[in-house]
Amino acid sequence: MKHPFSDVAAFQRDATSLLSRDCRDGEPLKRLHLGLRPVYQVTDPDLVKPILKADETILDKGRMVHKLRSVVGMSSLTISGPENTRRRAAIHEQLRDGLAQHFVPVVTDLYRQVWSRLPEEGVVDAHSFTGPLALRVICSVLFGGGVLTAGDEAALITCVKLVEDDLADSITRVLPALPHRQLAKRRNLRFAMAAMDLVVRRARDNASEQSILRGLRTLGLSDTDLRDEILMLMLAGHHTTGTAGAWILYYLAKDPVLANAVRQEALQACGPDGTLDARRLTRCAVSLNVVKEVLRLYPSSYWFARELKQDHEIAGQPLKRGTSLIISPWQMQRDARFWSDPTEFRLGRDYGGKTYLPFGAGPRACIGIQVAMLELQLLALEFARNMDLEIHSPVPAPLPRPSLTLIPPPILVSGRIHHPHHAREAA
Ligand code: HEM
Repeated sequence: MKHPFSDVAAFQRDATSLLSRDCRDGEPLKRLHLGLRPVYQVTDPDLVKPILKADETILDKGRMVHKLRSVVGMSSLTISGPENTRRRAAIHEQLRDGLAQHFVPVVTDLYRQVWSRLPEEGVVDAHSFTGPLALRVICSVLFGGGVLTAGDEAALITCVKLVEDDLADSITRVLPALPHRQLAKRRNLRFAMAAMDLVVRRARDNASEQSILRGLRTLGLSDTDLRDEILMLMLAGHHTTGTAGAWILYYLAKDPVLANAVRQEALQACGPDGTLDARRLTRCAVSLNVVKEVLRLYPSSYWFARELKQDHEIAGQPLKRGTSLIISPWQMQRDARFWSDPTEFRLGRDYGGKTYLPFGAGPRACIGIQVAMLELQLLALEFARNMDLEIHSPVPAPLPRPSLTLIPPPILVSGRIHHPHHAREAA
């Protein structure tokens, strides 16, 4: 009989190892000892979609997500039922038409500002610029390009940084934090919320036609709910893409043949003015597969959970109300039972199976999937087209460090402008 907390230390130290350990055929649910209430990891892919698509009166987001309410309040990540459906619909409606046409010029412009400075900066850690870049991208998706001033953007970046360390701490915390830690947390939160309030109030009336904020405004939310929704979208939508972006640059830097294939594709996708044409992106299969393979090997949301809202039987096992079920894309997408050479980066895999779920599935799947895929594909295309990247850190790179998302190891790269024409443009 194991101690009910016996896996807590291993989970906090290295959750990916714990989640990958002892997943066997014939054992669809693996018991984890993470507290007084039962926790199981779902290791049978046939159970995943039924669990994620189950009625929310049976299975819903649970305690682990409710911990986030102290930071992101009652936003679409932390609420269920009709209000979640209503908010998701408003965001989807806003993203449905013309996302690519509208955001390709805005996002590629942001990327250009970064890659054109890379040669001067020498050797840099890829994540040190893909992280802030992803925040700027999510800001323009939320508010529309050119709505935030540089000061607004800096304030938002500061508040996101302030809250995310606390978030990482609270999601894995089993025992309450020490009083001085709680005090610091409350102080950071108060400051972050005040700064957010200020920016959101200023930006809400200027939000451009194609921004998520326009969609949210139709919902008639209170100022606080609107602020929480925006903070949540910024949190959900930047670390995830920022960390994946660093891995994309790693593969482009370490493999010139791959970089050249993506470059050729980018050149084919350019319009007469030499910039990427949104309508041609669907033909860019290589860059799309680079993104999919990076998200297989490094799924930013490497685990998520559901909780039983009533006693229920799963895989013939009776489970009590309050039981948590953890699903780990990290484990499923690297499991040798389902993938050949699972740790190899290889294009041309089949991503249609039950074990590929970087964005989750069902009614609570990621809202930002189109934004994320577009943003990451554009990163691959823009950097491959314009830069010759070189890697200066160990290859193969060490494994990422599991925290709120998967933090990449230092990926040191340098870059030279690829084409003389572009060198003139950047100068
Ligand atoms: C590579 C990038 C991303 C990955 C891997 C990712 C992954 C995920 C996953 C796995 C979930 C489902 C969690 C669950 O079922 O409990 C999720 C939910 C969510 N994601 Fe993402 N995400 C990414 C980018 C984004 C972006 C860019 C946005 C915002 C535009 C976003 C907003 C959200 C929101 C709001 C939810 C909660 C949806 C709900 O509970 O109804 N994500 N994401």
